Amino acid sequence: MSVARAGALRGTEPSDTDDGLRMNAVTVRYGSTTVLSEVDLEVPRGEVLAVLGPSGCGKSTLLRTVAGLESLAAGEVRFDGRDLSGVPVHRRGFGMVFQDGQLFGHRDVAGNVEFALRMRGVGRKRRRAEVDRLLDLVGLAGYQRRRVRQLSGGQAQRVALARALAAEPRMLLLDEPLSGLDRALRDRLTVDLARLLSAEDSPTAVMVTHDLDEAFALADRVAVLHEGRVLQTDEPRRLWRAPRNERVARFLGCTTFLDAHVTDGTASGPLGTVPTPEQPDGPVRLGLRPVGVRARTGRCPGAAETTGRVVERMHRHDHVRLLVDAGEGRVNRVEAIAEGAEIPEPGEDVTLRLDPVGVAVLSGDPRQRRTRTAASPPSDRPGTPE
Ligand SMILES: Nc1ncnc2c1ncn2[C@@H]1O[C@H](COP(=O)(O)OP(=O)(O)OP(=O)(O)O)[C@@H](O)[C@H]1O
Repeated sequence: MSVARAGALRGTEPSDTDDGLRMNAVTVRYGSTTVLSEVDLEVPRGEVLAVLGPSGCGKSTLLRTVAGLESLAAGEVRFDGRDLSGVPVHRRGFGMVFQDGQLFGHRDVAGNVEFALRMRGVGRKRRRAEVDRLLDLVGLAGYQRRRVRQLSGGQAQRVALARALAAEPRMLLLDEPLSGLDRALRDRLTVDLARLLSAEDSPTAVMVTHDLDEAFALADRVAVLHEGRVLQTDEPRRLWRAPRNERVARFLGCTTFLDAHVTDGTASGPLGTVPTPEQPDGPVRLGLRPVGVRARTGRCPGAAETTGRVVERMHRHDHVRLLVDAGEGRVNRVEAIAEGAEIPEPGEDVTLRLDPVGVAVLSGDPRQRRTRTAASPPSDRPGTPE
């Protein structure tokens, strides 16, 4: 769903200028609890950074810290080279869109957007034209006189966005701007928002979300946050294909991990081979998403493929997910997607093949690629499919 960005490719690498946002070793505590720990982030001007992480990892705190709503225990937040400590929220020039939109209930749609224009001292005539332009931009042309209580969740989010843009912010801070909306509406708004954020003159933006689709569709770069620490910041495609370690990979959907060996751009392991053209020869650790393992009914006589036996089967809306016992000494149980006309039953034999589309190559320091935690199932032994 990703929308191609206008103009030059923005932000595959952080810039070395002082333009935009920089967080240097930012630590934030609530009482004795450290919620953000030495966070380093850089968002060059015009770039969209998505901060992705599970519930409670500190995403909203990070955004509130940039906004000036939390105080720092250590570190610094800078914008365009200026240290923001001591700069109050309303003087930072940042626009915020939070989960519930926070519109003024007593004003109509135009009144909500106009408020920000009035704060900027925009004259009456121009205000009206600006309201029309902004509502058009967020797909709400003609909604000027609608009471905000009569809006759907998605419409209210759009008004909140139009109001934030009306302030001509130096930076947009978006906290799960599309959460609480149903999937179809969310998908539509994601596309709209991606267009808006990728426009030539769009503001620098930081968006926090726990939704992979949202992050990957909207962001130039994605930072993965875990327990208040940034585990990896990368351009979406690279993050997807080369997560630094198992923890990042798990968050990005990998459920099985295995060792393989690369020779001439092909990794060979216990579940077969997969092309890894960018990988030098040598040992490698692979992370497999269910979509990276395809299972077909029956054993192919004479074929050199891997076989296994279906343990569990689960119908999802657009595919059938299997838990397959690939045999002792290989990877034990692996999550796979059924392919072919026949859907294998539990107890049936299947042939497995790796699909590069769902295979990640762990890219970090080899000693740190394995990151077992008490909460995560041990490597090579995925849990039951969700
Ligand atoms: N005002 C507060 N006082 C004490 N602890 C807080 C406060 N606000 C948040 N926390 C705690 O800080 C941690 C991070 O919270 P935060 O809201 O930043 O997480 P999050 O990643 O945005 O979560 P979610 O995705 O569920 O919104 C959580 O453990 C939370 O309970």
